[in-house]
Amino acid sequence: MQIEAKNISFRYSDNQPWILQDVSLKIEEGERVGLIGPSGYGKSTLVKIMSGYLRPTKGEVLLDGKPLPKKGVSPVQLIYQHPEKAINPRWKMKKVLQESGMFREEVMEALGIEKDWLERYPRELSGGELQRFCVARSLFSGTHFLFADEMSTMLDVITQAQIWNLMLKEVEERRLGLLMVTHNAELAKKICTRTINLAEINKREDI
Ligand SMILES: Nc1ncnc2c1ncn2[C@@H]1O[C@H](COP(=O)(O)OP(=O)(O)OP(=O)(O)O)[C@@H](O)[C@H]1O
Repeated sequence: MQIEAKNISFRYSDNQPWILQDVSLKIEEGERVGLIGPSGYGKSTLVKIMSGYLRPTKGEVLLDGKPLPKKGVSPVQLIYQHPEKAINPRWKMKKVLQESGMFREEVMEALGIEKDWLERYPRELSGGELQRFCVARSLFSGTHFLFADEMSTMLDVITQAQIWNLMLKEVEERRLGLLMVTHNAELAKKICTRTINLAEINKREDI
């Protein structure tokens, strides 16, 4: 499979400035791509567009040449900095995982998800604990692309390593495509097969 952002331009509303202009990129399954670039250049905006959370103002996102599916759990999964915004606050964690069909014992264990957390609501968990659920959920069987938007910046180093180890094992074994937004050049070098600098592909005039 391949995901393609084709001539994407975006602004948050008509009277706001363009964030992205004519941005194009392609990622193949099995690739691990780092998306870098200065703060405010639109990295988060681009991954939200490419995973279907935001609609581009111009251009399109294509999965094997077709628009992203509108129904069902998406083959393109986004994990971002704010796990509390990504999870339904009215559902217990068990239901959150069941909804995605993601209930693999070995994933729970590798992520250090404790059994009694499953009976809790999101507000009863810490940011790091919640993020583990977001990661678990993103690894459901229909996932082909994983987008990680600074997903580990809020976590302590041990939890970061635990999460990345599991993610990379899954990415490798299942040949998923990975796109990671990061400011951490070391981490990108360790993980990625190539990097894309948004400052080079965003044709915004003020850049
Ligand atoms: N909901 C929003 N409404 C209006 N402007 C927004 C919104 N979200 C982000 N922006 C603006 O869009 C621009 C790009 O933001 P974005 O978060 O995509 O950048 P980024 O490259 O990911 O930045 P960082 O590295 O700091 O996380 C910024 O100028 C930001 O202020």
